[in-house]
Amino acid sequence: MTDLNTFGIADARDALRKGDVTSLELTEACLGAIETSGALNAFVHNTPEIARTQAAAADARIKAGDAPDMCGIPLGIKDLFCTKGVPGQAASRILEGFKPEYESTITQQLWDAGSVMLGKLNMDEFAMGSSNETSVYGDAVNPWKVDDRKLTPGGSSGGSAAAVAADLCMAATGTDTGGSIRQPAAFAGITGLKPTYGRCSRWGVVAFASSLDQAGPMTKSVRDAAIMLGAMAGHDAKDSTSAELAVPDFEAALTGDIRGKKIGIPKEYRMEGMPQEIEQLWADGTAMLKDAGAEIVDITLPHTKYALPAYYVVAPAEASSNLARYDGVRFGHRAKIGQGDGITEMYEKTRAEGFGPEVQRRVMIGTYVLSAGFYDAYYNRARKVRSLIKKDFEDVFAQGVDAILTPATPSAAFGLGEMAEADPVQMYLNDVFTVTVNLAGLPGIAVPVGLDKQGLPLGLQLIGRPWEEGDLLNTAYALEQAAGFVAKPAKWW
Ligand SMILES: NC(=O)C[C@H](N)C(=O)O
Repeated sequence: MTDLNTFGIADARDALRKGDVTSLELTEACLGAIETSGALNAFVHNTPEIARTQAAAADARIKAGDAPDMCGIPLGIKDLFCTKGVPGQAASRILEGFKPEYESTITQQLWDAGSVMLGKLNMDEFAMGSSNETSVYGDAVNPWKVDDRKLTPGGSSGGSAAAVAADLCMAATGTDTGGSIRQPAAFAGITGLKPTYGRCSRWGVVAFASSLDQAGPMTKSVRDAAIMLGAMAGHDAKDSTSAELAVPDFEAALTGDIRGKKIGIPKEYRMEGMPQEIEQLWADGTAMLKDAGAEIVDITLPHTKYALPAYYVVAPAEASSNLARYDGVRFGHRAKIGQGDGITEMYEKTRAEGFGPEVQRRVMIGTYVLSAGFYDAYYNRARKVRSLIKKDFEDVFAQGVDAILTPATPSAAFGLGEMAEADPVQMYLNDVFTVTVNLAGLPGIAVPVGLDKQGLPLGLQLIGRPWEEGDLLNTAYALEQAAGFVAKPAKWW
């Protein structure tokens, strides 16, 4: 029998229902895999007792014939989600020792559906980064490797991507503010879906940039993403931006039939200096969708080139406001203060010690662009650009385009340490294909489509109409079927 931890959600669900396996067996297989995965530094806090208790309860539910799709499925949870009584620190020193007193709506929904929590997953500090190198826990490592070069699993949901790709869990939660689900998914050869803004509740998910943050599933297949989104989505009165919409059966949308669908190829995403293999992958993906019966159309999204600068104004602005709450008074780290120090010194020292350099950079940028003298020049301008980017997409969808195909990342996974030391803008360039989706609030999915010359996974991104994740997932499913990506990293850890 195959190792049980290699199962995805759909396989596990079907096997559980048939009585071929128990949730306890699946859970033990994952816990065993996690135990020997230290070199990946993906799980940063394990919860085996909770997992076993939840698995036993799931088995009883399955036996009783009352099992939702996600029942008995062992999951990893990004450290950004509050999980009651279980340490969570958004990979930041400033939240050292923090044990949330409440559960995020999304994780609560997953537990209500019978899923099993294996533990918390590594990430960039406060989700700021594209390589998982800003984490207080240290780098997460990509299970894919070339020679002895250790690679980043991407970020900020780097631990989630590494854990799913290495079969430490059946799926994981991620969050995506500017690409944090899709970029690591592409780097690790898995599927990552950022839903429409408002599809999933943000309540209990540590806030980075509230108008952009959206949680989503990171899975081993498109079908798994459809199933897991069904359990994560839904209206929540505790999040005023969550949409009052019914949650459709996303899995039922996976017919694989995309005949007559219009797929847009935006010319502005053909960036200067784009590596030949990314260009080739994009062309291959286009051909696959065409062969499956879709109509390919050239489109223009004229404001694309302003997206990255607009994102790196809006996101830090919101972050500087959200992170003001970490002041050493209510929770987490508090610096030791000297004689004669007052409350201001306590704040200053706490924040200087508690936040890493990237978070400090964002707080400073955010404070600057919101300051009285610069607000119009930067923040207001970025907001206007954001509206234009949204309108670009609206125009294209109004012309009948159903989905847009682009590369997910400008390169394959890069080496740990290779980019972190460079100019931070180099790191920000990783988000060039993904931030537009967040600025426009649209759903986007990364699907593994091929390998580069070195044998590393490469992904493509599909962008859909708002609230039409089912349709988007179906197009992604057709692409997945055509690409037939089955490669797995060789186990070295
Ligand atoms: N949070 C994200 O979506 C990642 C993005 N690279 C950022 O650093 O803002």
